[in-house]
Amino acid sequence: MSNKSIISTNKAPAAIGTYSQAVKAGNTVYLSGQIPLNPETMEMVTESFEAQAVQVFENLTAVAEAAGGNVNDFVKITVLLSDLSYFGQVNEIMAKYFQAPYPARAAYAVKALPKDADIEIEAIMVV
Ligand SMILES: C=C(N)C(=O)O
Repeated sequence: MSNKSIISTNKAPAAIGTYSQAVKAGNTVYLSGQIPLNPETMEMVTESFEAQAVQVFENLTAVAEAAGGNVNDFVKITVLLSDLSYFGQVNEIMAKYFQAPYPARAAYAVKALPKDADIEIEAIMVV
């Protein structure tokens, strides 16, 4: 029997494609990549990189809470950026959402992200 369940919340953006907001397998939760979509309007946040990153962390927070935990339960995050020059801002904003010890992390600059986002973050969480 599969020990897999789907996590879903209207406090985070609905999936914009063929994926779930998160999937729980055992006590591990795999959170899909979040881009800066406002969950209420499903519009992209575009004012600034900081505003985009905050929306991404807010979305991840909502999914983490729907899974029964919070962002401090993340064991690994992957940060995808349109430009690595945003790296310093990511560290600053992350420090507002996470308490040490921080999750493992990888960060990459990529050619393009869905809906022309400047940031997407996916996470693995243990609850
Ligand atoms: C936004 C996404 N996570 C996607 O398109 O896969």
